Amino acid sequence: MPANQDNSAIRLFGLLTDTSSNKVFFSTVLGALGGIAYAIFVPLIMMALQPSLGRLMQPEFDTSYWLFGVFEISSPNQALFFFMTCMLILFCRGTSGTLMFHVAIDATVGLRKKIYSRISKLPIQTLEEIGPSRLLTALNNDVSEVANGASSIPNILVAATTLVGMLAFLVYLRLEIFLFVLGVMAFGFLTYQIPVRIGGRHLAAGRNSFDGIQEGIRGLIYGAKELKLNKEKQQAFLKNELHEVEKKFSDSFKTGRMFMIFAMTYSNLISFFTIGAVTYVIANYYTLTRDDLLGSVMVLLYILGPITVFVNTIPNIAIARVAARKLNSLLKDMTIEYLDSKIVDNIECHQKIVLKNVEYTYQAKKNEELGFHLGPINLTLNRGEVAFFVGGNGSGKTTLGKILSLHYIPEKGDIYFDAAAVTDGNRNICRQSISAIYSDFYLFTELFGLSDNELDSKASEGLKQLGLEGKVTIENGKFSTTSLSDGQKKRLALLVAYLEDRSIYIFDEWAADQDPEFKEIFYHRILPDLKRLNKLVIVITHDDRYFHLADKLVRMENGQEFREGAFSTDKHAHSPEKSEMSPSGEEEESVV
Ligand SMILES: Nc1ncnc2c1ncn2[C@@H]1O[C@H](COP(=O)(O)OP(=O)(O)OP(=O)(O)O)[C@@H](O)[C@H]1O
Repeated sequence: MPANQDNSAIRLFGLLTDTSSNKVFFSTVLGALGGIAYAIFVPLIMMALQPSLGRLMQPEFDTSYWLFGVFEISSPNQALFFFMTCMLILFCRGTSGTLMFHVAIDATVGLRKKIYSRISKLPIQTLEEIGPSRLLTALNNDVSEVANGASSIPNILVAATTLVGMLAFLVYLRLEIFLFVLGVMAFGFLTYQIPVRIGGRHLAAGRNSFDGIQEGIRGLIYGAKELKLNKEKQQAFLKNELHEVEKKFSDSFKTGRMFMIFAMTYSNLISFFTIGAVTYVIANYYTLTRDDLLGSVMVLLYILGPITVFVNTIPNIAIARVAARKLNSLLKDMTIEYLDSKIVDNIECHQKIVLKNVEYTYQAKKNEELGFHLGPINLTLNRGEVAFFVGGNGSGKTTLGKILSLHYIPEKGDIYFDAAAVTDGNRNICRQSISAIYSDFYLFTELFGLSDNELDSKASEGLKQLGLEGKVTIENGKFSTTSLSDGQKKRLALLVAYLEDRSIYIFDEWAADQDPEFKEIFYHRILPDLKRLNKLVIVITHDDRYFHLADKLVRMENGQEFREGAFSTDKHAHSPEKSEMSPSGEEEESVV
């Protein structure tokens, strides 16, 4: 999808025409044709009832047709025309509705795909700032509201066609009545806007509280264990975070809908008022004949149909406009990462990764006094080296890790892969050299992006060596389960990272929830194995028992690199055992 289309605002009707302009065109034309045919009904019936009105079509006197010799059909030509009109309406409206339904579904899917694509192009820090609640509400709620509202726009066009047809018939009957009706309709339309606008404002307020509800639901699900153990906490949470927001939502929506219903009733009332005024006042004023009066009242009654469609559709469009505004504001916040797809140089980190004067800041949030500033950091990390990032909680280790894994883009300074600076043009390619397991890692149930004939056997071997044999199996690159203990999940994540065979590995407190035996295996076997495979291994850790195993110790304190030390690991390195588990096939040694 081109970038400009990616960034374009969502406009209701544009959403449909962008999805399939042909279908929208045919749907509207067929709908309008159906509307015209619908408008022909009244004149047809009136001609049958009051032949004196038939100034355009010759009335059929004294002709009839016997159907099956049982049913007498009067005015057979007109009856046939009536029947054909019914069939035309059936065809036009059915086809038009089906086409528009298809376009609405395609538009919904297209909009969701657009948001998927935008999410995957978001810088991680923006994704973290926006948060899952806003994104989920947009995908689950706003997208369908927008498509739903947009797809009802053609209904308005169709109703308008019928309305124009009926009004034209009114002109044919009596110009004075037409002018009166037009005047009342204009007044009605203008005054109708007042409740619609007030209602729209309340609906928008209701939609705004919906983000809060999503956030509350997340707390309810993810915090279920904490809430179960504390009744007061659970009740206070339910009251403050869900019930109150739900009340705000329902109050706003009820008020919004009430104004919309009032607007609908008001529009019907205006129509009936018009019929009453024509019958009791205008008829006398213009001394209408009985035929003209009957004809006019019939048209006015019939006009109620398209007017009802019109006013019933307006709330949907009002809701859709609110949702579109929300989506547009979200898309505006979703500044996508600039990645120059033209640059295809395969940049690899052959020797080292260098940080020069790198700085990064988390901006202070609403209720915080200060944000967090990291750097300036100057650091060189080499392939075939195990570097430990150590330091107190909140000192900036993970932040530095995310800068090195190119998830966070530094605001100042440069990162080099060997001699090549990481830029917007090559950042994505550079990322392909890195595998990272952070504390909030996500375990996919399938080995996406890996296609090796021996993938299953390599993975099975890895599962065995990681103590997951009997717990998890793999078939066609799919794990049988990921319902495991936290430590086991991390082992599985390690296996995935290993199979990806990258040059740089970052483990953020990977060993924290491993048992002592596996901690030993991690520090004494896995890390040396990766080192032997000439990987650069960055380990964020608090395990001071193992600090001596690092080739390089990077101590962080309050966002600053405190000290850079070097240790020899030779005397500590564990003698590796032979294994077939090697992702590249170049090395014989296994990491586990
Ligand atoms: N997504 C974020 N938005 C804003 N501030 C953040 C964010 N993540 C971390 N911080 C702030 O940055 C600081 C450094 O966090 P970081 O996670 O890098 O520390 P750490 O050294 O890895 O800590 P720990 O050992 O507890 O994992 C913290 O004080 C925290 O308040």
